[in-house]
Amino acid sequence: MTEVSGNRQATVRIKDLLLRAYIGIKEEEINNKQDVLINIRLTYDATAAINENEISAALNYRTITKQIIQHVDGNRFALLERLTHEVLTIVMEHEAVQWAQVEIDKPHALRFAQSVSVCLEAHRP
Ligand SMILES: Nc1nc2c(c(=O)[nH]1)N=C([C@H](O)[C@H](O)COP(=O)(O)OP(=O)(O)OP(=O)(O)O)CN2
Repeated sequence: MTEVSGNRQATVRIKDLLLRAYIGIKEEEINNKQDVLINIRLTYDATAAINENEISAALNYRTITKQIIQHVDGNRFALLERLTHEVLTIVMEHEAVQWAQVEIDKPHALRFAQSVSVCLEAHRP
């Protein structure tokens, strides 16, 4: 196969991860879980993953997803900003991640809107 030169920085996207969370400041939200929709974009150097074609050489997006599911499931959040920050922190704790963006939607949280979301991003210095 012909070797293609160029950037080996991979963008990984975890799309529409739908979880149930205690999130919000209203009594109804404190007492009941509701849907949150999580979208993540991250970049990492995928040179080793491409060359070795082995999961041990890759940033395992399954691992990240499981950590997020466990964290959201086991905690309570007042503000969407705080939940978004904590999910972003979990992603950035993986040293290989160079840049990440997390957007979390609360569908139907606002009476007259389809959804509301908060988006945060971080990058390595
Ligand atoms: N910056 C933020 N603002 C608000 C957050 C938040 O997380 N960050 N959260 C809420 C509430 O938890 C909820 O999402 C919205 O509730 P509410 O303001 O009551 O929205 P409604 O449209 O249902 O309001 P009504 O007055 O009942 O129409 C609020 N703000």
